[in-house]
Amino acid sequence: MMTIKKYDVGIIGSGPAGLAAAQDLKKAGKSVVVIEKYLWGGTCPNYGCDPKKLLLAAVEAKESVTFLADKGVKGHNAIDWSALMAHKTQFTSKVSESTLASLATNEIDHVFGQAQFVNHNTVKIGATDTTIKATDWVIAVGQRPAKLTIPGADLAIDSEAFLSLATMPKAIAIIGGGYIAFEFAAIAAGAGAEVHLIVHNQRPLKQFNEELVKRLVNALEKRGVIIHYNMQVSAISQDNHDFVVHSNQNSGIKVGKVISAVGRLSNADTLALNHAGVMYEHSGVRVNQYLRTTNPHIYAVGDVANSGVAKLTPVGAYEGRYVAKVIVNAQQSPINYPAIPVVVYGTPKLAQVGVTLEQAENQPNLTSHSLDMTNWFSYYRMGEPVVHAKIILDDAGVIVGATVIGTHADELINYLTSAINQKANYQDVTNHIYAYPTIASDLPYFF
Ligand SMILES: Cc1cc2nc3c(=O)[nH]c(=O)nc-3n(C[C@H](O)[C@H](O)[C@H](O)COP(=O)(O)OP(=O)(O)OC[C@H]3O[C@@H](n4cnc5c(N)ncnc54)[C@H](O)[C@@H]3O)c2cc1C
Ligand SMILES: NC(=O)c1ccc[n+]([C@@H]2O[C@H](COP(=O)([O-])OP(=O)(O)OC[C@H]3O[C@@H](n4cnc5c(N)ncnc54)[C@H](O)[C@@H]3O)[C@@H](O)[C@H]2O)c1
Repeated sequence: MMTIKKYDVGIIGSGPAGLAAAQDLKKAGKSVVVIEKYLWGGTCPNYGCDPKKLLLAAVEAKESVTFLADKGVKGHNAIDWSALMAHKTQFTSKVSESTLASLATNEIDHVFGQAQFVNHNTVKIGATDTTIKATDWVIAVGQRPAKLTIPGADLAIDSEAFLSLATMPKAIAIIGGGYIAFEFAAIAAGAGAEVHLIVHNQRPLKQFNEELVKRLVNALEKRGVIIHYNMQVSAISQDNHDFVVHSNQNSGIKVGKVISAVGRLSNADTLALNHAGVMYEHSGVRVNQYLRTTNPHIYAVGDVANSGVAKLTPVGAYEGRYVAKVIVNAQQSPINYPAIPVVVYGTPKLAQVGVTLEQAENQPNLTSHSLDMTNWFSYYRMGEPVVHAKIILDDAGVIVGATVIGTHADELINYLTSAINQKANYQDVTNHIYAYPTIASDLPYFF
């Protein structure tokens, strides 16, 4: 028998973007249903940001001991990968359950299964007879890993599988030169693997400042990561329990695992959007400045939306909250994004916000200065070998952009992001009392 349910708003996808919209729409008095086909909570807490940073914690703990090895800390330290993985799984295994509990507490309905549009306001759930009608829909279905199109591509594992590896092989190859490739290289090298990072051009992390990327590359090379530039992978083959990466450069790299980290693809093509009059392209669902799709009652948020900004958890949540306001008519202005900080969680971390150095070069009212902070007290005391910042100021002394490398670059970039959003200059920053000595109490020295 066919079940038809009706709601004010239906949300497809239970990641950070969909959940943020759901919570705010419910608070505004709407009846809401969230549909999820896989793990409740989406990519970030189950097989993205959170497990990745959890694994990194052990690598960083090991590193900080190494930094102080001849400065008062004695003893051997090593990573027990299976214990670390158990710690990770203990966290991730509870995410779906706690997400569902939070939906129940907030009286938001949920339906498990793959959603597909059957017409402009109706969605069918997988192979079931459940059909959901809603006045408005929010598409928040995210992205999936892109696949290589070479012979043996299926022998490579994706980011989700890497984050659940039962054992860390002696040697691994990571194909890609972006966020995931660098972050996983740091984790695997820290856990003791010989890492081959295979970059198909000569400019990895191309959205980041080239000089600071070189410092990150040098730091990884010092930890034993082997970076192969301009290497075009032509095939992957299996050799007993090992895999061989074939390319234009050598007779093959033999490793225990090959990880593909060559970008992510929009899930827009999985929703039968043609039945609902919603257009999409390769980079996601087409949206206007209100995140409305080509169907005025259907919105798209988060990674799946072709909104032209970085595809990150806090950006998706921001878009989800914005769309909730648009749907309840509490927002009449186009979406306006604050400064968006981006971080590569490597060893060290590389972070960037606001105007880039490359953009500043063509603007005569902007100046930049470069600060080697290795000997600043905050970092000297921890023995950190690579800490550097580049700060961009306008002619009124207001900070407009920053790039930072260091173990605490992720925290520091948030302070600098606040300064940018507040249009703060030297006086504004020195007018605060910061606990000393801390990363924040260094801020006045950035001007
Ligand atoms: C390895 C990795 C590390 C990352 N690290 C960071 C980081 O450190 N910081 C950061 O900000 N971002 C990071 N990201 C990106 C971040 O995870 C995403 O930007 C974020 O999860 C996007 O949220 P979303 O809600 O748009 O999509 P998602 O979190 O991907 O959620 C979409 C949900 O929709 C579901 N779905 C898809 N199709 C359907 C359907 N037809 N019916 C029902 N449900 C469906 C999916 O199963 C999924 O649960 C990382 C990503 C990866 C892969
Ligand atoms: N710290 C973070 O915030 C974080 C971490 C991980 C992922 N993410 C999100 O997930 C997205 C995906 O991450 P990603 O690292 O997979 O993508 P990415 O877009 O950052 O990098 C993909 C890399 O793969 C390379 N590449 C593309 N095709 C290739 C091919 N055929 N052979 C070899 N190399 C190829 C590209 O040149 C690029 O260097 C990011 O863009 C970001 O939105 C964010």
